Order: sequence, then C-alpha cells, then structure tokens
Amino acid sequence: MWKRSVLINNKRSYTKLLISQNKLPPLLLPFNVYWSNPLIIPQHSRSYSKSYRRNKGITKNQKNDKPKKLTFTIPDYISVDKLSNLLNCRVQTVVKDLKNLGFKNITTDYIINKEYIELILQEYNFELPSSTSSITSANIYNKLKDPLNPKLLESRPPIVTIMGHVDHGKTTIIDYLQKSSVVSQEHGGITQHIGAFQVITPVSKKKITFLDTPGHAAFLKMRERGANITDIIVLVVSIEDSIMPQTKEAIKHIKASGNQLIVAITKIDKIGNVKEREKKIERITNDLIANEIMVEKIGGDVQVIPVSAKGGENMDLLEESIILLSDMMDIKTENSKNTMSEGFVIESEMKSAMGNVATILIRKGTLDNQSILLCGNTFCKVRSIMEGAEKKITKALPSQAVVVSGWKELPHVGDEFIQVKSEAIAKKYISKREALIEVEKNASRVEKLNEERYAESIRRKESKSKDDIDDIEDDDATDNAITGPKMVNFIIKADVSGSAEAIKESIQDLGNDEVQCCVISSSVGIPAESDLKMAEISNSEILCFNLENLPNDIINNKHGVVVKKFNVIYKLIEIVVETLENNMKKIFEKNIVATVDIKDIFEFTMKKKLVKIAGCKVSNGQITRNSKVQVIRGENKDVVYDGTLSSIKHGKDDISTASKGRECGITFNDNFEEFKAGDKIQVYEEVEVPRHL
Ligand SMILES: Nc1nc2c(ncn2[C@@H]2O[C@H](COP(=O)(O)OP(=O)(O)OP(=O)(O)O)[C@@H](O)[C@H]2O)c(=O)[nH]1
Repeated sequence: MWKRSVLINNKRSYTKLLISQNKLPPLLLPFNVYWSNPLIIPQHSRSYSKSYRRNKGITKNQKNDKPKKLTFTIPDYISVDKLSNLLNCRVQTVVKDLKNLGFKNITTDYIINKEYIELILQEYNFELPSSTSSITSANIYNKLKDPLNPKLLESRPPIVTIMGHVDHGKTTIIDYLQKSSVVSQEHGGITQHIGAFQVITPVSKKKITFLDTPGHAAFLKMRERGANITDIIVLVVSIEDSIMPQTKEAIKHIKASGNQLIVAITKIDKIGNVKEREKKIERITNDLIANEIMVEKIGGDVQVIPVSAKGGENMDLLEESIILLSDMMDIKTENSKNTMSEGFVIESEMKSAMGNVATILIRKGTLDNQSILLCGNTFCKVRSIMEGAEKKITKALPSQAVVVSGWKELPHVGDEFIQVKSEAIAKKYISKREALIEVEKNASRVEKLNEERYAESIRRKESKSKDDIDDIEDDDATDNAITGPKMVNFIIKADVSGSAEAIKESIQDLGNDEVQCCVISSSVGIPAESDLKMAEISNSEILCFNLENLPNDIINNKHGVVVKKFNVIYKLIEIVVETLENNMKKIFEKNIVATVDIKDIFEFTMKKKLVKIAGCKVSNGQITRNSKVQVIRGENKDVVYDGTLSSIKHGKDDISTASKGRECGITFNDNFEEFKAGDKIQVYEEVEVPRHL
C-alpha cells in the first residue's frame, strides 16, 4: 500500500530525506508489517503524521487551527466512500488526499483500517480521542502487569536451554544432570519429564532450571513471539563432529535472542589420546570463532567446556560455570508477598484424572493454590501445583517449572501467563482480547479484499485497453480502478462446509461487464458479529443456507446488513442473479403517449421581453404540463429539443392538459424557442427496461 517508489516519484523532499537517511517512518511501511509487528504502529503514526503534514505543507483546515470535534465514533474499518460521507467531502477529494498521503491502489470501495482512519482524521484537523488502537491481542494483557519494583528484587535461579545438532549429546547431558542432582538423589530417582527440571548443583548447592528438549521447541516458539524465556543457552557440540548445520541454526537463534552462551564440547571420553583431544578442541574453538562466537581464547566471554556426559568428566565444571555466569548476570526478579506471578507455558495437555494441565515456568512472583492465571484466551484457577508428575506442592517460586491444573481450556505452548486478582478480571480481559483477535482477523480479510479489488480493476483496465478503448485518460491506475464492473459482495454462511463451498462455486463467477459477483467469505455456522461487521464494511449481503433458528438480532441486525435465508440452492442462485441485475445500470425506453403538431409561431411581449409560443394541435393522446417531450423536425426526424414544458395555454389561460383535437399554445423550458411551424412534439414516458445478466 505504502510504496517508497510512489513517494519518490512524487518528489516529496521530506520523504526522500527520510529515505536517504534510512529513517522512513513506520507509517510508510507496507500494511502487513503493522499486523506482523503491531507494537510499532500507533506511537509513531500520529507524531509522524504531524511532522509529515508540517513538512508536506498540508493546507487543509489551516485557517481553522482549532481542531474540529469528532461527532462520530471511529470505526474499526471504513470504505473510502463512507469515510467521505463522514468527512462531508467529495469522495474524489478524499481519494486524492489519500494518494497524496502515499496510499496506493485506492478505489472508492477501498477499506481503511482504524489506524489510518485516525491518521486521515488528523489530516482533516479532527480532534482525536485518546488512542486505543495501540492495543493489540498480543499486548492487551500488558496493562495488567505491575512494573518491577526495584526494592523488591531478589535473585532467582538461572533458566538454561540446551541446544545443538542432532545426536551431539543434549539428552545425555540432561540425563546426567538429573541423575547427579542433589534433588533427585534425595528423592531416589529422576524427576519425571515435564519439559523443564531444576537441579541443585553438587558443588555449590545452587539451583539451575533446565528447559528440556521440548523446552527447545518452546524457546523457538517464544522467540517467534519476541519473548525471552531463557537466561543462558548451553550449546552442545560433539568433539567428533564439530559444528554441524543444526549447530549453525542454534547459533543464529542464540545471536538473535541475545542470551548468554556457554559451549559444551561433549563426548570427550571418545577421544582417549589427550593430544588428539586437545587438537580437536582447538579445531572446534576455531570453528566457533569462524561463526563469530566470542570465546575466551580471543578475549570474549563465552566459556568453552569440554565434558563427557557419559562418564561425568567436567560436568560439575559445566554446572558451576552456569552458576558463575548467572551470578555475574545478577539474575533477579520481584518476589514479594504481593507480587503477582508471571511466566510462560512450556507444555499443556489434557489428563484424564486432572483435566487440563500445563507446565509453566515462573519468571516472577510466587504461585499459590487458588491463584487466578490469565493466559491467551483461557484462564486457570489453580487447583493443584505439582513438581514433576507426582509431588504436590503448595507454592512455586521464580524459575521453578511446575505442572498446574485448573485450566478452563488448554493454554498454548509459548504463551505468557499473568496472575490476576479475580476470575471476573480474567473473563473481562479474555473477551476484550477475543474482540481484538476478530478485528485483527478482519484486517487480513480487508487487506485481501483490497488486493482482490485492485487486481480486478487492473484486469478490467487491461481488457479495456485490449478493446482499444482509449478513453482512459488518467495515467494512474487509481482512477481507473474507480471504473469497471460494479462488485456486488456476498458473505456465505452454511450448515456444512460442503454447502458453503458448493454455493461459492455456483455464484462466484456470476456477472458481466457491468456487475460482478464477489464472494467475500464462505464459512460454516450462524453469522457472528464479525461476519456482520465484515458485511457492513464491505457492503455485502449475507446469504444463509440451511441455517435453522437464525436469531432475530442477526436477521434484524443493528448494522443494517441484509441477511437472506435459503434452503434450496437454485433459489439462492436466482436471488443472487436478481440482486446482480438490480445493481446493473438502469436503462429507460421512451414510450410515445401523445403527438402534437406545431402549426404556427406566435410572439408576445411579456414583461418587456419577447416570448415565442408554439401554436399547436394535439393529433393524438394527451399532453400535460409535466410531460417530457421531444421536438422532432423534418424527414430525418431530428430531435431538436428534449426536455420539459414551461406552460400550456388555451387563449390567455394556463391549462394543465390538452387532449386529442385541442388547440393550445406551448412554451418550453431551458429557454428553448428554436421551434418552427411543421415540427412535431412527441410526448413520452420513460419506461424502465428490465436488465438481465
Ligand atoms: N561416549 C559418549 N557418548 C555420548 C556422550 N554423550 C552422548 N553420547 C551418545 O551419543 C548418542 C546421542 O546422544 P543423545 O544425548 O541422544 O544426543 P541428542 O543430542 O540428545 O540427540 P537428539 O535428541 O536426537 O537431538 C547416544 O548414543 C549417546 O549415548 C558422551 O559424553 N560420551
């Protein structure tokens, strides 16, 4: 939508300056960038808009410096057409202004999202309410989080993820750590697999939380979402293989995450010869340097520790290195009596005895039974907290991974949870988030719709030029896009997907050069609020097929959307065809209802002005004062006037009608006086001609 090239072509010095300085405002990024990274939209757009306007010298409403009050609620989406109504402006003016702002591919039915509506309203000098559009489904819960209180910070154990190439020995390291842990020795066995486990180091007796292999998956998922679950990464490299493709992949993630790193060179017991072993370690270290890992050898801070997870050689050193590094990192979190806990979901599953359970990793605060946790579109009233699969505990501390039951629905792996004060707050925020998700879903549908409409307009433009129609004068596709067949939009809702698909297939190609059927979406189920909103912004009718008991508030919805019900597919097609035909340009035929002969011309002076009157005789039918007429001349039946009558007179009197055989004097509107004796007046009615596809 926003194209750098367009702005450059328009020779806007400000934008060019930004481009040259690589400071193009986020506002001028492609639309999809905002949705993939919604956090960057709002803070920037308004201030950029202001500076953009300043630099651009937009003059709109300059005389009136005081911003205008908004008299309407800013919708989530609006078409350019409807926006122009709200702005009380000609649609073409709005289209032009949007183009000047850098929008491309604008049509009158182009749909603009709330963020851009706000921007445009600013351009039109409207006072905007305090923005809510910076809130997205991804960040809506942030405002429930309390900021960290530095006075309440205390150390927490480091959270460590182990990464590396397949078969390089990750699991063996984890197994060793679990077996050697003071905790597992105390409880006589390995802590059962829950995606994360905590060890107490044999030497310093400090805690480390390790994310197990699924933790690796969770790590990547969370990285995708910009969250950082881990403090330290241990990169495992086999002494036999050195750096392999997955090691490189892991290095890429490590660099992107900014996490601290320790490299463990494993399987050293496999190289018995000490010299050869040292040579191999040297080679791996050089390979790490070649991959831009700042190892201690070259003055960096990444420790490289050769270990044998099988024999246990140097494993204590690895653990103590992690402790040393975490001490240096001074890993702290808030954990007071009143701290609300926060963290991430590592795993979730449905267990027959316990219902929905999730393994969560606590990053902040202490988790208690009965706490309310909000996570994604679900929440949990903590029923039980388990350390591993068997040990019930009543509290879980920061950096601890525990299994929690009591979830209404399964939370998603990688989602962040936060503790809230009550179920009511959780429910309230979930419904707010769900509404935002709907808006965001619509955003991608809107984007698709805009793209489709533009593509369609281009296609039509091309076919027009093929037909050598050269009346397209504007070189900008934007303006051409306003012409072309009228798109008549439908949203299909059916009982089953087979029907929805069949209906779509049957109607989507209906149309001709003038009107075209456009299926915005087809899906199963009773129309939801989002369907109604989508129908409203896209001017669609909703076609319901085989949907019984449609609620009244859907049929008579507040959006004014037409919702039609069908049980027979051919009836539905018939109605779609009828709707398309009703949207075709109206054509009228002239039906002659009377003929009048002009016999003579009379001239009178009225109010010092010479007036010509046609002296006529009605040869058939009846002429009335409101009649539409054509004045016909000669053998060729040339139409010398097409319009309406100004007066019919009989003698000096005005009369309203004159029937067959009657003589009368006639004057015409539009100051038409070029009639001659011998001309014929044809009185006609306009009859609408039925249009068909
Ligand atoms: N001799 C020796 N063998 C090891 C050592 N570490 C791992 N192995 C062996 O190497 C093989 C692969 O080890 P895993 O721990 O399964 O490797 P992994 O990286 O977890 O493998 P994936 O989970 O498939 O990615 C197994 O046969 C291990 O017994 C070690 O320190 N010494």
